[in-house]
Amino acid sequence: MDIPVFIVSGFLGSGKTTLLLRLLEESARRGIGAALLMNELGKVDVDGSMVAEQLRLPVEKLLDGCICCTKKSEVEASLLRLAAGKPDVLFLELTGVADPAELRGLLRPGSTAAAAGLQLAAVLNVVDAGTFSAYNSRFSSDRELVRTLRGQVTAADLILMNKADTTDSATILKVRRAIRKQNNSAALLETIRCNIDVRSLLHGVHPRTSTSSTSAAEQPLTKENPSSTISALATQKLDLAAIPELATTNIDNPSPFRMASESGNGFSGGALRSVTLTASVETDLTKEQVEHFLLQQGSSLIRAKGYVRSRAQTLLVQHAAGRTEWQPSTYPGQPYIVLIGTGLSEQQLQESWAALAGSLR
Ligand SMILES: Nc1nc2c(ncn2[C@@H]2O[C@H](COP(=O)(O)OP(=O)(O)OP(=O)(O)O)[C@@H](O)[C@H]2O)c(=O)[nH]1
Repeated sequence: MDIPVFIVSGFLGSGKTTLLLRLLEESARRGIGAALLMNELGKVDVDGSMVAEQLRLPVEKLLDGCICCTKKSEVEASLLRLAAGKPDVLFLELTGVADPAELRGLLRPGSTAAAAGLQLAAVLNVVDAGTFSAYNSRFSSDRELVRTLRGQVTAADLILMNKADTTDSATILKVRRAIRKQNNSAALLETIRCNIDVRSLLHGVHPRTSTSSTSAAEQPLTKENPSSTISALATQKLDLAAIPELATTNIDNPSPFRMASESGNGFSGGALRSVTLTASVETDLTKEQVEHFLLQQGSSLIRAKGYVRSRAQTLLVQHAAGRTEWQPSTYPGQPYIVLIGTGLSEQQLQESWAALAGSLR
C-alpha cells in the first residue's frame, strides 16, 4: 500500500510550520500515523524541537543545508528510513529556499522511494501575501533565489496566500494575479494562519489499521491523477468553525541542545545568510530588548527564531516580516536565536548581542 507524501514549501517565515502543525494535529485526531522529514537552513533545529517529540512522531531532520541541493544525497536515505516504519502519511517540510521540483524527481514513479511505497500526494506552497511582491522585487537580482521562489509556486498543487490579516485586499489581488501568471492550475486560497480545511486535504488518508473502505473519491492525491479534493478546496466555502483551533496545543518540546559541539555558524547561500547567537542560561532579557535588537537589523533581517530567557521563563521567539511573536516554552537547553537575512554581519551581530547579554549579567 502506498504512503502518500505531502511536500510543504514556501519562503522564509511564510507559514510552513503553521500548516504542518495543522496537518499533524488532524492526523493525530484521526489516528493517522504520520512521519515527518524536516529541513532547516541553520545548524539548530527550532521547528523540529517544536513538533517532534511532543507529537511523538518518527522524525528525520536535515540541518544546515537545503534539501534540494547540498542535502539531496541524504534525502533519499531519510525518506527510505521513514518509509520503513510504514507510516500512514509522510510530511516533508522544506527550507524557505528549497525548490520542490527536485523532490518530485526523487519521488517519481520507478524511483527507489516509489519502490519503497512512497507516492507524492501533493505539493503545498505557502506564500506570505504581505511580503510576496516586495520580496520578489527585492531579490530580483539574485537569479538563483528568483528561480527557487518561482519553482515553489510552479510546482504547487495547492497555494496558500497566507497572512491575509497583515495586508489589504488590493495587495492580495495583486499577489493572486502574479501567482496565476506562474501557475494557472493550482488551487489558490487566501488564508490566515493557514486555516484551511485540512480534513479535506487528508480525506484520502486512513490509519493502516482502519477497516473502512476507501472510495474512489478518497484515493490519495497524485499530480498525475489529481483528485477533486484540491480543486474543490479552491471553490468551497471552508467550514473554519469546524476546525478546532490549535491555540491550545503545546507545540513546544524539549530537544537536546546541539550548539555547543558545533563549529562554524550557520548557512550561507545566494543572498541569504544565517547567524546563530547564543546566550548563557543566566542571561535574562526582556521581550522589548530582544524585539529592539531584531528591529535594529532593519530590512536585512528576514527571519529569526529561537529560545530566550525572560523573567526567569523560557520563551519561544518567532520573528518574520518585521513582526515578533512569543510563546512560553519548555525547551530546557541553552538559549539561542537564529537570524536569517541578507547582508547580515556575523561579527557585528555577535558583538551587539554579547553587549546586550553581557550588560544584563
Ligand atoms: N499575522 C500572522 N502571522 C502568521 C500567520 N501564519 C503564520 N504566522 C506567524 O508567522 C511566523 C512564521 O510562521 P511559520 O509557520 O514558522 O513559518 P515558516 O514558513 O515555517 O518559517 P521558516 O520555516 O522558519 O521559514 C510565526 O510567528 C507564525 O505564528 C498569519 O496568517 N498571520
